[in-house]
Amino acid sequence: MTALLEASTVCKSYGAFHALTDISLSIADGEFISIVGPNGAGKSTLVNVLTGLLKPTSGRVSFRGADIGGIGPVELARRGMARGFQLVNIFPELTVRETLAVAASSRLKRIANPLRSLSRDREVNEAVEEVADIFHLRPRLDQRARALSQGEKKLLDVASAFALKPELILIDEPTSGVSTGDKHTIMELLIAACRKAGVRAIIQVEHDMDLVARYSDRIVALQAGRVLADEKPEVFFKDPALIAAVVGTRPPQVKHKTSADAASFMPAHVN
Ligand SMILES: Nc1ncnc2c1ncn2[C@@H]1O[C@H](COP(=O)(O)OP(=O)(O)OP(=O)(O)O)[C@@H](O)[C@H]1O
Repeated sequence: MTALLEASTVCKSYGAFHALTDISLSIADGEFISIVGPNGAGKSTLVNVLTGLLKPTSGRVSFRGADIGGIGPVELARRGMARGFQLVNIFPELTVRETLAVAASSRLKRIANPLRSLSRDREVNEAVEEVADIFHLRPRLDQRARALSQGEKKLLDVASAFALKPELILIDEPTSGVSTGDKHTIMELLIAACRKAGVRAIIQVEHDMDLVARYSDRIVALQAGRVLADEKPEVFFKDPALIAAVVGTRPPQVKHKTSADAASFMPAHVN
């Protein structure tokens, strides 16, 4: 499989503190990867390095073969990688339409004053409605972000990253704050939306082992800034010591995705 995103012997230090040491990993076309690890393991730092927000102290991060170390979110989006914007939290008074329009406008290079002539901007409106349809948010287009349910806020956050038309998307705890009953609905909608929108690979940072098990093709576990394991779910969830290192002492009972499920990022069938 072709590598979309690759980290080669990446190290990141904050002063004398080594937050990441010799991280090498590769994300291929069609994969759903989960990054897991206990608090302070280096997940956020790794994600910031993988998305060009932080420059590695040494080593290389490449997207489709080109070095993206420290390039920043705007250039990253131009090259086809996006990350949840958290716009919903930043601008709760914007409507769903305005939130999506900010993202679509930035892709369509209307960054200078993205809200000025949105109602007249056919291209932006079409992009907004296309993304709203994919995420089942059309009935909410004229509601303020703050009025949405927690699940809808999560969808809107990811939808705003979609408005950038990425090939690879990075999502941070996509269902945090969502009820247990709704989390799989949100995940399955999100994955279906990814497929529909042409996203080639998904990386999620996730603490919830049920979600990690159910949707991942591969799990990258970090511990103290190093890769502790990079395994398929069927291997990862058979290793109680590994699970304990990631989540604590009692391995959870979870149903995991297997190689017999879809070849690409598809939810495992739940019986
Ligand atoms: N800007 C910074 N300056 C100094 N140390 C930092 C900085 N950012 C993170 N660290 C340290 O680097 C280590 C890894 O932090 P990071 O936030 O990447 O871990 P994490 O796995 O995402 O943790 P959590 O699950 O709690 O969010 C921690 O020890 C943290 O204190």
